[in-house]
Amino acid sequence: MFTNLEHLGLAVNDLEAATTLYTTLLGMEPYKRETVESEGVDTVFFKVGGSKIELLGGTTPESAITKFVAKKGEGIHHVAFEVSDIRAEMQRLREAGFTLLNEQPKRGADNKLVCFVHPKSAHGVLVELCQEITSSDLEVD
Ligand SMILES: CC[C@@H](C(=O)O)C(=O)SCCNC(=O)CCNC(=O)[C@H](O)C(C)(C)COP(=O)(O)OP(=O)(O)OC[C@H]1O[C@@H](n2cnc3c(N)ncnc32)[C@H](O)[C@@H]1OP(=O)(O)O
Ligand SMILES: [Co+2]
Repeated sequence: MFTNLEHLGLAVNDLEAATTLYTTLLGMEPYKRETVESEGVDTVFFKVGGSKIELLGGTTPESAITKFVAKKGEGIHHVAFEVSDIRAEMQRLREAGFTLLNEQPKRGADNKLVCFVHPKSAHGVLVELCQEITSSDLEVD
């Protein structure tokens, strides 16, 4: 089940400048910064009500964020939903014909397992599914 709009991922060119600006815009400090090497990103998180803003800066030329900013410019990169059972939702979406970008859930930022749905199968929007990591997920890559 989809339970919440977990975060909006914003791709930015200069993460420090964007963090300063969003701190002013939202009137709050970020609650977390995290590097996710497997995705080639640095992240900065703000909590807004029951949801979050995830600022993303690319750290490698191969990073999805580096490529996105070079091709499309800065802006909304993905929409992330909290789900109660990520494996069940991945199976449901596969059966419904969506193209998933990972076969198994993988580790994202902020203690989540994540999976991405290709923007070509979601009307041009990159969709991320997120589920909180629990002790039973510790063996996941
Ligand atoms: C921090 C961890 C995690 C979290 O916990 O929250 C994250 O959020 S990590 C975020 C970064 N990681 C990812 O985005 C992983 C999933 N993305 C991908 O696998 C790729 O980016 C992609 C979506 C498969 C695209 O890669 P690729 O095919 O190599 O790039 P192209 O530039 O050739 O794009 C092909 C096609 O798709 C369009 N596109 C690309 N990105 C997006 C996007 N974010 N939203 C909408 N459309 C997108 C791109 O414009 C191309 O379209 P055409 O030109 O029409 O072919
Ligand atoms: Co994200």
